[in-house]
Amino acid sequence: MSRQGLSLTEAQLDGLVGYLELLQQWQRHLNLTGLRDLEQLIDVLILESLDFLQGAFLSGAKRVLDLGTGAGVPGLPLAICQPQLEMTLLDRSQKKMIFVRRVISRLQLSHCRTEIDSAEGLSRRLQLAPPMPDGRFDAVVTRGVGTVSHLLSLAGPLLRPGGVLLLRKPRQTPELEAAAPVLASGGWADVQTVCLQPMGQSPGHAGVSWALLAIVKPATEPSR
Ligand SMILES: C[S@@+](CC[C@H](N)C(=O)[O-])C[C@H]1O[C@@H](n2cnc3c(N)ncnc32)[C@H](O)[C@@H]1O
Repeated sequence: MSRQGLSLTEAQLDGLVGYLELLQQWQRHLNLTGLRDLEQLIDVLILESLDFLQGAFLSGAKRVLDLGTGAGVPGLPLAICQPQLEMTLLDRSQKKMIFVRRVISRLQLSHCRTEIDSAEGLSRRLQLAPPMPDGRFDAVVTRGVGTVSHLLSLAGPLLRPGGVLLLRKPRQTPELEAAAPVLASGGWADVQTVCLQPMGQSPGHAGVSWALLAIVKPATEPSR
């Protein structure tokens, strides 16, 4: 774990190992990931998830949403290593969420909850029957789900004012330029970029430099 400068407790390391073991067991029944090699599983599912801690954007966050979590990435490794976070794992795939629920139950991650729904569906539910207090999130983390523009439109209604959207993207992604009109019209703050250490193991990603993008939602918004 020296790559991220993180120091993890034995219990947290056990949790990460337990997650990978469950993933390998369930992989036989559900096609959860295309990755087979243990080294790749560690690099892509664990270390790339922990990249979301770079820049300390989550340090002030409590309620975090993993949008399109799939097999639990990045939300489960983050929740295992940062148990102070209240992590909600969202995916519209029931099959994947059955696995995520099993991990939560087996690893006793009582600070995690799940939503089998689309991001759009969860937004609608929060708007129609807003819980008291505000049920929106301090941070949305997401990986492998869509373009920056698309993610701004999905995450915007789910974030509280001043909340942050965190994305892991190639450093020179053209998606940022394409998202400029959405960023400007939504009054989003400038994109902060943290360059990530090269991984070298991700299949198809050789030679690509990656960055964590942090985009803060405006602190004020039109009345809902
Ligand atoms: C390529 S997978 C990535 C999964 C995981 N985040 C990862 O990095 O391995 C994309 C996932 O996002 C989910 N997804 C895509 N659009 C979504 C939406 N609008 N609402 C909820 N889930 C969505 C899909 O069901 C799928 O499981």
